[in-house]
Amino acid sequence: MTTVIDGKQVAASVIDAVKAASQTLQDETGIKTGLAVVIVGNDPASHAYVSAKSRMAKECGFTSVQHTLPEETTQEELAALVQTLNEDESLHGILVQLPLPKHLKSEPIIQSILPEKDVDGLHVVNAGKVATGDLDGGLVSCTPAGAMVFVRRTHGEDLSGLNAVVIGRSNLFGKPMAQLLLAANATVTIAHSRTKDLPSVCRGADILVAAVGRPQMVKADWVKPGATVIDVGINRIAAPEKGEGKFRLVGDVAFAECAEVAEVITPVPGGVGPMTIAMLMANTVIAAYRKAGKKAPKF
Ligand SMILES: NC(=O)C1=CN([C@@H]2O[C@H](COP(=O)(O)OP(=O)(O)OC[C@H]3O[C@@H](n4cnc5c(N)ncnc54)[C@H](OP(=O)(O)O)[C@@H]3O)[C@@H](O)[C@H]2O)C=CC1
Ligand SMILES: Nc1nc(=O)c2c([nH]1)NC[C@@H]1CN(c3ccc(C(=O)N[C@@H](CCC(=O)O)C(=O)O)cc3)C=[N+]21
Repeated sequence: MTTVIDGKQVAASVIDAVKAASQTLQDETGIKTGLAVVIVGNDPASHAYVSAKSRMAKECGFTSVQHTLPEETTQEELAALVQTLNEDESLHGILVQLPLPKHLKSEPIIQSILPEKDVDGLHVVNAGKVATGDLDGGLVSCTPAGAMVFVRRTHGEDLSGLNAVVIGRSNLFGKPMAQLLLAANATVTIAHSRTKDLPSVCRGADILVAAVGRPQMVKADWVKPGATVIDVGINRIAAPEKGEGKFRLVGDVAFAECAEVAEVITPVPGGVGPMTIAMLMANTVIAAYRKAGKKAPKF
C-alpha cells in the first residue's frame, strides 16, 4: 500500500511545538517573537501565500507585520524598508516574498537582510552554513527543511546507501535540498533543464524530489518501484469542471499514476506547502531564542 503523506497533519504538529516554544520564551523573558513579511506588487498567488503566512504567525502568538508595497516600488524604497526592519528590535524574522516585480533586483535585497533575521535561509551566510554542513548554526531554507521532515519520517536520520535525485537547482529550493540530503549521507544527483534523459536519471532514485514548476511532468515510468516521491511544485491549471475561469492546484508529479509505483508520496495541495509555512514559523522562533541568548529548540 502506498503511503500518502498528510502534510497538513505533520505541519500542525510542528506548529504546536512552535506555539509552545514561543509561549515559553515569552514567559521566561517577556520577549514576543516577531515576523515581518514584505510583498511587492499584485500577484494574486503571492498575496494568498503571504496572507497564509501572516495568519499563521498570529496563530503562533507572534507579532506579525505585513508590508504590502505597490508594483512601482523602487529598489531604493524596498532597500530602505528592509533596513528599517533590520533595525527593529521587536522583529526576529524578515521574509521578502519572491519573485519580485521584474524591475527589481532580488539578490541585493535578500543579501541586505541581517543573516540572523533571514528566516528564508537565502542569505549567503545561511546558504553557506548549509553548504558546509553547519545545519544547526544558521537558518535553513523553509521548503527544503520541511521536505526533509518527510524524508526523515520515512527513512530515518541516516540515508546511507540511498540514491536521491532532486529535479531543480534554484537557490530557494533545489540547491539547499540537495545539500540537506547529502548531509544525511544520501548519494545525490541534481537534475535541471539541461539534464540528458531525465526519466532514466529519475528511475535511479530511491528518493525523488521534484521542484520544477511544470504541471505533472514526472510520470509513473520515471519512478523506481518503492521510491519516496516528494512533490514541491505548485502549479495552477485550468479546471473547467469547476466552472469557467476556475483553477486547481497540481504539483510537478502526475500524482495518481506515480502513487501506484511509489511507496511513499506527497500530494499537492496538502503536502510540502503547509510544511513550508510551518518551518517558516519554526525559523522565526529559533531566531527569537538566539536573539534572547537562549538555546534554540529543534523542530
Ligand atoms: N511548496 C512550497 O512551499 C514551494 C513550492 N515551490 C514550487 O516549486 C517549483 C520550483 O520552484 P523554484 O525552485 O523556486 O523554481 P525555479 O524556476 O527557480 O527553478 C526551476 C528549476 O527547474 C528546472 N527545470 C525547468 N524545466 C525543466 C525541465 N523541463 N526539466 C528539468 N528541469 C527543469 C530549472 O532548470 P534550469 O536551472 O536549468 O533553468 C530550474 O533549476 C515551483 O512550482 C514553485 O511554485 C517553490 C518554493 C516553495
Ligand atoms: N521568499 C519566499 N519564500 C518562500 O518560501 C516562497 C516564496 N518566496 N515565493 C513563493 C514560494 C511558494 N511558497 C509556498 C508556500 C506555501 C504554500 C502552501 O501552503 N500551499 C498549500 C495550498 C495553498 C493554496 O491552496 O493555494 C498546499 O500546498 O497545500 C505553497 C507555496 C513559498 N514560497
